[in-house]
Amino acid sequence: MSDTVLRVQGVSKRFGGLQALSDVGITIHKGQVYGLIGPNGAGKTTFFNVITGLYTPDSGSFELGGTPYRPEAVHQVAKQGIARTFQNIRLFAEMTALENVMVGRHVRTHSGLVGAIFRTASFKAEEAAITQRAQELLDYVGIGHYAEYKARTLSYGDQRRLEIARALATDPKLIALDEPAAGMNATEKVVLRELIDRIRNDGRTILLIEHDVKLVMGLCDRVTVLDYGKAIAEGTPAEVQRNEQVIEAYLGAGHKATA
Ligand SMILES: Nc1ncnc2c1ncn2[C@@H]1O[C@H](COP(=O)(O)OP(=O)(O)OP(=O)(O)O)[C@@H](O)[C@H]1O
Repeated sequence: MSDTVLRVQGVSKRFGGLQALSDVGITIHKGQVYGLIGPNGAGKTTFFNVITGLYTPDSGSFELGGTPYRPEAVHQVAKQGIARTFQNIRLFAEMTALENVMVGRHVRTHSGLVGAIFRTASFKAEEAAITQRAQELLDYVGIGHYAEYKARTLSYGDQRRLEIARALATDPKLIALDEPAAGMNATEKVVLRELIDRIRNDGRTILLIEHDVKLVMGLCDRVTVLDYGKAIAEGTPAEVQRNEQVIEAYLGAGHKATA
């Protein structure tokens, strides 16, 4: 059986006169941390938005866990198995950390609206299980002691970890992290790196957009480099770091001197 989690081919997306993505494809295998890097405006977020159903692509074919999928609506994509976090954190600010994770878990529940209204026995049992699982996930990302705090009162780093817990709550085949280290200090980045490593070691598959080159190169199994909407390189971190076009477009001459 193939261990391909995500196979995306030929994705193009135009905004008016701007070709934001031209024929971009990636293949991610189970257990990989896959990095998507490139300069500002290269198309990374657009690519994320396409595969998670936020933007409709002009072309492209999509396969998740060996099954074709159409990334037409965010909730459908979540149900099919891709969970994501956002560059600009999107939590329910007035809800507690625990409730935020419970919302993620509801993607996988069955009792539905009727059960919720009549508070059936199966609904109550499901709610108890969801609460327990949400608490476990908060503990897992290291913020279990903030379960009853409102999301908006958590530090930036903890809010990002909460977003990851919420994404994990959907039991995703693939977890897509959009600049998880943005705005983090050096200590928070170390903790984040350990967390992403742990998530991978627990058998999950991760797609990562990240500007912090050290983090990307230290964590990722493979990397695709985008520039002006095109994939200019693909390979292991060591391979792309040596690629002349990547050095020119993204890493810079300083990098070349020290690499
Ligand atoms: N909704 C939109 N409407 C019009 N243009 C857009 C839209 N979203 C993105 N773009 C444009 O598409 C190009 C790619 O943007 P995108 O945000 O995907 O880049 P990025 O690689 O994620 O950049 P950054 O690292 O700054 O987040 C940019 O020129 C951007 O202005």
